Amino acid sequence: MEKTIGFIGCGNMAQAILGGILKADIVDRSAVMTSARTAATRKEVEKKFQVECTEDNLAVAGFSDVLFLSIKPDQYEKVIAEIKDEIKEDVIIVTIAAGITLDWMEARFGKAVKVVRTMPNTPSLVGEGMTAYCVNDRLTHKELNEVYTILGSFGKAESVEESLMDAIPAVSGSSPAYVFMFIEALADGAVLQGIPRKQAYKMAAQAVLGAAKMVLETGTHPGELKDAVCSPGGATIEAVAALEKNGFKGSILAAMEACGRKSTSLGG
Ligand SMILES: NC(=O)C1=CN([C@@H]2O[C@H](COP(=O)(O)OP(=O)(O)OC[C@H]3O[C@@H](n4cnc5c(N)ncnc54)[C@H](OP(=O)(O)O)[C@@H]3O)[C@@H](O)[C@H]2O)C=CC1
Ligand SMILES: O=C(O)[C@@H]1CCC=N1
Repeated sequence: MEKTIGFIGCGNMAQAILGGILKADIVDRSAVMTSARTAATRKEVEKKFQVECTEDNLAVAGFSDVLFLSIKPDQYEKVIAEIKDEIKEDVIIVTIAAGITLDWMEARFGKAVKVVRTMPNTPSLVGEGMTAYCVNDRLTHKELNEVYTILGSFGKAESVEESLMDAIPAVSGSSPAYVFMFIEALADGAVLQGIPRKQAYKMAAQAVLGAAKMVLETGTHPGELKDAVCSPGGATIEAVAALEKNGFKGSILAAMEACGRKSTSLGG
């Protein structure tokens, strides 16, 4: 791809996207520029990814055809005020922040800017991200395709109505955190039963990966896949019963409700 890509803010999420984009090889490293606040992060990014990481947000703004604002929501107002007169005329601004709307972005830039609102997740680093996105009406058909190419280069990309964007962190933006907790818990349980720690993580993570792949590749209802694991009178149904007694599904739904509430409020 011909476009230059910039990241203002290069923490956990930007590094995951950057890693995924570089792995997919859709742009040359010389076509990427990043910025971060501290010297420690700048050094880390340059070492890990061999791309430029500067303290100068204006330099990234002036360089980028596609500009990811990958700072935390509370930095958006300040950073947009800083860069708005330096961005390229046809730049595509990509927000990855929870709660920040397309209209809010355009109002802060104070002019007609092309904005893509996304909610990615950290598995982007290994090319297995899930990014939900919506756009304002200023992008051309060609630009929409370019956006899809970039977002699809580090995982799956799904276009959704903006009204659904605040619900996305709970299901895919934040959910890797709960899945990591689940893997950690599975591994702890394995260690409790005498399995060495290293093998326990491998077995737990592979079971989660395999189960996820079955859902995606067979299209079979997850309940039916669960039923197929539960031999009548067997061991699995004992585990399922114990999980339900402890409110497994209910606790996940409650966690997602809390996540959704907070996501909406982060936009201010
Ligand atoms: N983490 C995740 O899984 C996900 C995060 N997001 C969104 O991604 C965004 C970033 O979150 P996350 O990566 O977790 O946060 P981090 O704290 O890891 O990263 C924030 C980055 O912004 C940099 N930064 C802070 N202030 C400025 C500034 N004024 N100018 C330039 N750079 C600045 C920080 O620099 P330094 O490192 O030097 O302090 C850091 O590199 C948020 O909006 C969040 O909603 C979305 C989906 C998933
Ligand atoms: O915790 C957060 O606010 C961000 C949004 C989704 C994942 N991390």
